[in-house]
Amino acid sequence: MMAWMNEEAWKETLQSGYAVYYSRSRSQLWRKGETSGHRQQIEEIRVDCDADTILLKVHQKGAACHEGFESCFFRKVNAEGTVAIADERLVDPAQVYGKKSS
Ligand SMILES: N=c1c2ncn([C@@H]3O[C@H](COP(=O)(O)OP(=O)(O)OP(=O)(O)O)[C@@H](O)[C@H]3O)c2ncn1[C@@H]1O[C@H](COP(=O)(O)O)[C@@H](O)[C@H]1O
Repeated sequence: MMAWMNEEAWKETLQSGYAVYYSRSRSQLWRKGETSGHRQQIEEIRVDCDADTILLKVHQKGAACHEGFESCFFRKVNAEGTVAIADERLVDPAQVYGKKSS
């Protein structure tokens, strides 16, 4: 998945050992898994060459994606440019999030 952090999210991630993001659409700190239970325990943190992108390697409980897939990158683009689902859905989002799945 790809998500944003602000300074508060970054500090809490380091302090807690679990992934914490900042949701721009919800304008609030986002402790991943707070609703779903699908928390992300940090295993390793890397930063890119110009230190503006962070890669979290995590132990993922359940599914990272709120659509029920292990990863948010569950669609594949083929050579013709069409898009198809390439992975299996692990969980039913309605069961995990109720009506609030987006
Ligand atoms: N759980 C997710 C979730 N998991 C992965 N993602 C991906 O993370 C991206 C960023 O999420 P947001 O929309 O909150 O973040 P944003 O800062 O507004 O960024 P953009 O939407 O502009 O990308 C989304 O585009 C999704 O691809 C999720 N986006 C939203 N949720 C919602 O987050 C809530 C809490 O979920 P849990 O943390 O799993 O309990 C629930 O209401 C979920 O529906």
